[in-house]
Amino acid sequence: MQVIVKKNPADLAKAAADFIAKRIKDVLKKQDRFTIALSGGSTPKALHELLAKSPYVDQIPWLQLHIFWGDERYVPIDDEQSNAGMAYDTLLGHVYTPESQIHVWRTELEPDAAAADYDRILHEYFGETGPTFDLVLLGMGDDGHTLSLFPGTEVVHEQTAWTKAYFLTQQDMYRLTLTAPIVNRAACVAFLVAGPKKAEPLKEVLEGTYQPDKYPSQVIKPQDGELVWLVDQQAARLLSQ
Ligand SMILES: O=C1O[C@H](COP(=O)(O)O)[C@@H](O)[C@H](O)[C@H]1O
Repeated sequence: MQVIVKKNPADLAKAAADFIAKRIKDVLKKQDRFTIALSGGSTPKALHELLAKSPYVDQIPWLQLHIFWGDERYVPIDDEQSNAGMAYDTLLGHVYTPESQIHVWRTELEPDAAAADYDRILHEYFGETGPTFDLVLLGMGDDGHTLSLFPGTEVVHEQTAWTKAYFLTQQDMYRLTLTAPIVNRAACVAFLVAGPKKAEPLKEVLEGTYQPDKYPSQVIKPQDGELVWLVDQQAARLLSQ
């Protein structure tokens, strides 16, 4: 595992953009497509906006990208809470990845049907052995959640299903998510974490005892892939090194 600390959110977004651009370039030397799962929330917005601009917009071969989401809020895509909607506004609406290569969670379906639809998409795309994303981008909430794996929810421990829909009582909203075993098959998982509210959960996730019910981000442990934490100084301030 690697922890990369940057001075502020702007430097963090730049480091993440450089990391992603290099990763895409290196992987595309060996294969002709790059699969990436995006996250939602507020942290990736600055990263997306950078990727949509020079020099990244010209460096990245957008036609070879195949884009997925690790999780989604059960809202229409034009709702301000939609992870996919945010990605279209900040990135995908400004680059040239074909729509057929962008795989959104279909929140117009019933929650269980939307999860089943995403499971079907993953099976069709990756086959029966399961997804092996080239890169999964994740965030971590102030409460230690990642994806839509929230503290105290059963889905944190899901080992069989690839996707899940469930009602998140504390947000009065359905959530749609990939499960940990699927994300842990990725070649690389990169967390992007910024801000003072993340300091305590980050310390616990990285240096505390294993308590996944309290800090679900702890269940992300790629089997054979790389795990990288890109964090800003405010989030890193309680880390011992
Ligand atoms: O609800 C969500 O939150 C997490 C963390 O978001 P952040 O704004 O605190 O960075 C995000 O990773 C996830 O995709 C999203 O659905």
